[in-house]
Amino acid sequence: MTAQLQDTDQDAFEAEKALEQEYFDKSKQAYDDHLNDIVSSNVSGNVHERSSQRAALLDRRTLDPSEAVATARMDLEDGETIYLGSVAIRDENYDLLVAPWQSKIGEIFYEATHDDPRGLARKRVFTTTYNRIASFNDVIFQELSDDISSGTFVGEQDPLLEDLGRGRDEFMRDIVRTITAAQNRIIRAPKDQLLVIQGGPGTGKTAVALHRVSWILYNHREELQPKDVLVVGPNPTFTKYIKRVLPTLGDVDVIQQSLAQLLAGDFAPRGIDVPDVARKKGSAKMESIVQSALNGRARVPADGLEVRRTDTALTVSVVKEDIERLLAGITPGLYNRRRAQFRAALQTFVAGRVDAGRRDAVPLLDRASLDEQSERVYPSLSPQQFVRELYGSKDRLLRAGATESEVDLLYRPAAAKIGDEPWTMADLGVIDCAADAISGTLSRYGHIVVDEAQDLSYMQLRAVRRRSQNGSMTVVGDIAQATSAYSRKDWNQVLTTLGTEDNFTEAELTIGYRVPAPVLAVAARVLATAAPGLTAPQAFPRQIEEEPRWHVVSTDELMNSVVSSVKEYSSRGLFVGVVVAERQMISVRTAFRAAGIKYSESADGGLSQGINLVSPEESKGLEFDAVVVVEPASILELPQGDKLLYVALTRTVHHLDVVLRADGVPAMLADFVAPRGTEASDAEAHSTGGENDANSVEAEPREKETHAASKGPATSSESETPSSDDSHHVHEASSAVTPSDGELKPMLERMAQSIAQEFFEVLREVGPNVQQRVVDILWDKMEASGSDS
Ligand SMILES: Nc1ncnc2c1ncn2[C@@H]1O[C@H](COP(=O)(O)OP(=O)(O)OP(=O)(O)O)[C@@H](O)[C@H]1O
Repeated sequence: MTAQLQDTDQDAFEAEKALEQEYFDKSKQAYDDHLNDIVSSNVSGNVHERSSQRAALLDRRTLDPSEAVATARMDLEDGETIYLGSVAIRDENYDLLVAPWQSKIGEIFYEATHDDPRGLARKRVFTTTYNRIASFNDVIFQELSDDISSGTFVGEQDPLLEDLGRGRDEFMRDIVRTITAAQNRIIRAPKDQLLVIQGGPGTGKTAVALHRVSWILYNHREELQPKDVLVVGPNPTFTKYIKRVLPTLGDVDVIQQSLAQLLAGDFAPRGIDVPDVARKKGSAKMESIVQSALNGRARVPADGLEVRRTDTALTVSVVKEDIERLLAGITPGLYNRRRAQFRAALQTFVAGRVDAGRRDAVPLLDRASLDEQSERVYPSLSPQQFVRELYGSKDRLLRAGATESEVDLLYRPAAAKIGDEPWTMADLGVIDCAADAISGTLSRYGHIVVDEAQDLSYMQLRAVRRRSQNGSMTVVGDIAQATSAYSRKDWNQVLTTLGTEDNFTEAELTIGYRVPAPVLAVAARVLATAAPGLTAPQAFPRQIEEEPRWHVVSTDELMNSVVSSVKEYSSRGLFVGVVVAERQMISVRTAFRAAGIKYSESADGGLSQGINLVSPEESKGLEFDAVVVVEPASILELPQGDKLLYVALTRTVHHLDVVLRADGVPAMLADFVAPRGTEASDAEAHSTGGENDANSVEAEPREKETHAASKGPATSSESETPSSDDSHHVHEASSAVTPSDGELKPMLERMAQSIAQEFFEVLREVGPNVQQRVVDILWDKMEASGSDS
């Protein structure tokens, strides 16, 4: 293309962009006017309260202040143009300016393909900052079809590639612009069923489940409030990681909790069960033990009861046989209801024994005494108290149907105070079962999403099911990542525990969007050992695929090597995850402190934008720009260690470093560590502290051009990754790493991004109008100074 033609194209693009911006501004104005009309006088409270009040008034959907009015546009063959966003926007004549992507019409956008454009001539996807259009990308179906027939097709997924190339941070993002057709069908599956989404790491299960919530809330808004929907994740870090997706889709107030928060509320489980105990506590047998212990909880005092009277010093005696007769009359049901029935029956019985002439005898009975005597038979119980007593008595366990060997597993002497009980995650399922059988009072939800469901026990699944109004649930997970004590080979138990026999669907996602192909190849090898027969996802092809880097070092140099990798990635402004087995956490912490590295720990309940220390178990569901896996051999030693290694290796979006001890290279990784054709002589002996160390060998990293179909430019982080061999060397010395020129630009861009992020955080605190004004001023300034970023 000549320079002149390029200029003409650029001018036409700018002119088109300006027209689009006008439309965005007009739509934003219409939205703000509508918002102001509704809420001008009667909204009060803090930022969050105001935001949810506005959402309620706006059909419960609210445009997140940091989002643009539209993410996409579609041009129909008949010339009509439809803009799609998270929230419906109408002008003063009630004409639709922006249709919600969740609507029926929005579906066409995601389903249209070159061989079935579904009446579309063009799809346009916008890249925006607040309500400002930075650029847009078109798919023109006729051109696409012609290119494909003539063999000149170079790709139709540019926005998706662009999104995959972008840096990550501590919050998951929405994928509205680039939902694939397969994902779209799952998002829009009918609400009233049990939908199980199986998929390997990075196939978009969590993203799909969250967009499905948004779709359900929009399409069932008459029936469901956001607070009627519950999203349950495996731990608080994961919940924090995903919590921004729904608000950016326009859905505030959905309840998002970790399983422990949901079941335990205000007390945190501190104890850990060995797998056999966890399995027993999580089993269906445990449910029957709890039920039967509660059914048999009433006690018949051998000396009977004595109820005091108010009119005399005499008492009314109730002998053992009478108590047994009264108990026999109690109808089965909730413990608290049975308890109330017994209290009433006791009162009637005792009143019948008082000679009160024609008067009512009940006032002659001392109420406190009645309560106290009734309590001796049917004590008031909190679920925790009950479980504590149950575990603390071999006799109770046996009477409830536990076998001798089950008693050995379950018996645990009660702590001095109930607050000191070392409750475990498995106990939460037991306590919840007891709570349900004691009082039955639980909040119920119209739709429930359960993420990482492959790790839940029967008892935990039952706890989730109890909170469902009608079984409408989306259950998300990956059998290959099942690493808890309840690891399962298929979804059958989940289906039977959560669902009804015929009202479920199993859907599968098979394309991996997170993990680069060369990394997935390594993970697939681990999976072949961890779960023979299961397959890793197929990697979505990218323009440049980062090869993993292997650092084989002596034991003494292990931590230096970790520090060095972390420093390198962090100095490039990347979001870094260091996955390390508990056993080595202390060494890593110590090494980081000695090297002056600031880091966060997921165990503290959240991630930070910089460097994060995560255990293999807690890394599940998370992702990072760069992941450093510390000593695979120590991860393999853990229960389900091979699957945990599979999880650890699949957390990266771009870069993976694996640091191994030379004498601890697991057989399943040996081929990669010393790639075929790379003999010790051509692998690089690498200095670890200034001196040569024969044990420190770095397998040559490579960047591979794939034949990814794309006509779009490579993203900055990919296209500018240095290509000189030197740039791949790992600096084992713990001194700061100087980035090469090629790395500097993406690094500065990342820094700018993170400053912008902070800035947006501050902006969130002010009203949307001020926000928009600030963005407008900045934008004008940038345009005036000719900046193209
Ligand atoms: N259609 C899409 N467009 C853009 N990005 C996508 C798309 N689908 C998935 N992704 C990205 O892929 C990454 C992985 O998604 P997600 O976390 O939902 O996968 P997952 O299947 O839940 O993974 P895991 O099993 O590891 O929990 C995310 O960064 C997500 O944004």
